[in-house]
Amino acid sequence: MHAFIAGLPKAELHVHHVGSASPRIVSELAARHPDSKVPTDPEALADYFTFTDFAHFIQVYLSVVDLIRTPEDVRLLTFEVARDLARQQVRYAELTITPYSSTRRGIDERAFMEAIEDARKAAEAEFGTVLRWCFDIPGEAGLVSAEETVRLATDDRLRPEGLVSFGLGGPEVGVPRPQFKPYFDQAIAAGLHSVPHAGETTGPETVWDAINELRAERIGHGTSSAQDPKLLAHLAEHRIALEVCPTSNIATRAVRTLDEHPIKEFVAAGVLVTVNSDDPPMFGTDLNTEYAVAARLLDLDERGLAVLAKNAVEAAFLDEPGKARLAAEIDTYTSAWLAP
Ligand SMILES: Nc1ncnc2c1ncn2[C@@H]1O[C@H](CCC(=O)c2cccc(C(=O)O)c2)[C@@H](O)[C@H]1O
Ligand SMILES: [Zn+2]
Repeated sequence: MHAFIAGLPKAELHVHHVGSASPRIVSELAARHPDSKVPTDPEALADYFTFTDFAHFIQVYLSVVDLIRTPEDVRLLTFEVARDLARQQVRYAELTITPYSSTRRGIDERAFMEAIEDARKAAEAEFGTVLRWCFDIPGEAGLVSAEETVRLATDDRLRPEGLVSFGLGGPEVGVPRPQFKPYFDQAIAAGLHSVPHAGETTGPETVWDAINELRAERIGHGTSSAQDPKLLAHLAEHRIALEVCPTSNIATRAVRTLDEHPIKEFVAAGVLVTVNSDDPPMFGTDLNTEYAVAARLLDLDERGLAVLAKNAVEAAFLDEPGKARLAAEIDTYTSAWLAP
């Protein structure tokens, strides 16, 4: 099963840019900036990436954000993340980037956009992995961060070619979703898809707010939707996909144990479920491991895993020919694997 997953062509829809910095990438960045408090030795780093709760996770996350200080750091991070994705046979990935966190730390906004775009093109040429961007608001940083993020996402002189969607991340407690409606309206008017985090650390009402106020087309996590049968029915009926990240939910203590994860309830309710890795090195995982976890929790065989991979293709913000090609690649791979 592990070998099948490792070779399965996949799409990753929920993975954070900075949250994808592997020990290898962290070491390279820390060597450039030796004053950082982020440890570089992999064992100490694993310890550093053990979280007591969601707030602690965000605090550690921001210390890794502090390692990215120049456009060259941004380019290195982006290109090396693509390398790690390509190694897992990820053909298409939507990377969640928080440009505000970098621009407010002094990286020039134009140079930031050039760095990610340069890395995207180089990665596609070298690894064949197609990258697209989701720019997210770090909600806890306030409305100024929303204002800045939507400006960076919609100003024609800045907006990168690879940008497809607009998001909202960070803690949910004390950060009500409806206040971000004007910014989502503006992003949607500019042609971006709406994909906020919701229901990761608060209840189903946050997911309703994401749908009704922010016009979410997919939901980041949506874990607490399981508590509301009407919400599950709504998600299923409107094909609003959930970006499920099982190991992340345990690592941040959003869910107590994997066996209590509501992914089974989502599937049983007919919701379009996609499996993703969120901040893989920080949570000691990768996309292949998340597929293995999902296979166990949902009792999937190879065909079931191929369906899961195709769910991500369906939910991707990729054009129809691109979706058809990737879905066909998944089918061809699966048939060849199962052939006698
Ligand atoms: N599982 C997750 N669930 C939610 N979000 C996640 C998850 N993983 C990663 N993130 C990322 O964490 C960022 C949070 C950044 C943040 O809160 C903050 C607050 C105040 C100031 C600043 C700053 O930069 O100055 C930043 C989000 O934007 C999001 O992209
Ligand atoms: Zn996330």
